[in-house]
Amino acid sequence: MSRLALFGTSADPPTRGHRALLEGLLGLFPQVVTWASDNPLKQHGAPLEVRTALLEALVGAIDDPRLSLEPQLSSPWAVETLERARVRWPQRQLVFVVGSDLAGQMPRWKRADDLLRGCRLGIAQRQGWPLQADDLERLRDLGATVDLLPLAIPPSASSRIRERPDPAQVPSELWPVLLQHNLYGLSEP
Ligand SMILES: Nc1ncnc2c1ncn2[C@@H]1O[C@H](COP(=O)(O)OP(=O)(O)OP(=O)(O)O)[C@@H](O)[C@H]1O
Ligand SMILES: O=C(O)c1ccc[n+]([C@@H]2O[C@H](COP(=O)([O-])O)[C@@H](O)[C@H]2O)c1
Repeated sequence: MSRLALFGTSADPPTRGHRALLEGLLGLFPQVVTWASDNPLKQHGAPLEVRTALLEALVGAIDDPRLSLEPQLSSPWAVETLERARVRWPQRQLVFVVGSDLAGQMPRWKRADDLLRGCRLGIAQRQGWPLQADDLERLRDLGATVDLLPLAIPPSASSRIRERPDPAQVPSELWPVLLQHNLYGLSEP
C-alpha cells in the first residue's frame, strides 16, 4: 500500500521550516498533501483564506507534482481531516505528520484515540523540542503507530515572525501575497 503524507499547518505565516518540512517529506513519501487550518488551541493573525493563499504560494514555488494543496481537508479537528482523507484516498496508507512539539498535546486532541488508530503518525524532530519518551509512550498507549522521520528542519516559528517580523524566516515566494494583504508588518525585503 503506497504511503501518503498529510501535513496540516496554521500557515500563519508559512516559514522556511514549513518549506523544509514539505521538501523533506517529498524525499520520504511518494505523495504529500497539505492544507491550512484553524487551530482550536490558537488565535490566528490572518483569516484562513489568506493563510491558504500563502500556503498555496509556497506549494506553487516548490513545484513538485507529488505535492498538492487540498483545502477541502481543512478542519480544526485532525480526526475530521483524517476521515475526509480516508474517503478521498481509500487505498493509501495515510501518515499524519506533526513536529515533535505537538507530541505532548496530541493525546488531548478531539477523539485522539480514533485519530491515532486510524493512521500512522509521522513525527519530525523540531529543534528545541526533543521528543519525550513518556509522550511517545502515551501516544502508543492510545494506539499510535509512530514513524520518527529522518529530517533536519531549520528552527523557525510562525509566532516569532508575527511577534518580530524577519524577512529571512519567510519564504520569498510569499511576498506578493504578504504585500497584497499587508500582513504581519512585513514590508518589501
Ligand atoms: N521548524 C520546524 N521544525 C519542525 N517542525 C515544525 C517546524 N515548524 C513547524 N513545524 C510543525 O509543522 C506543523 C505546523 O506548524 P505551525 O503552522 O503551527 O507552525 P508554528 O511555527 O508552530 O506556529 P506558531 O509559532 O504560531 O505556534 C506542526 O506540526 C509543527 O510541529
Ligand atoms: O484535532 C484537534 O483537536 C487538533 C488540535 C490542535 C491542532 N490540530 C491540528 O494540528 C495541525 C497542526 O496545527 P498547527 O496549528 O500546529 O499548524 C493542524 O492540522 C491542526 O488542525 C488538531
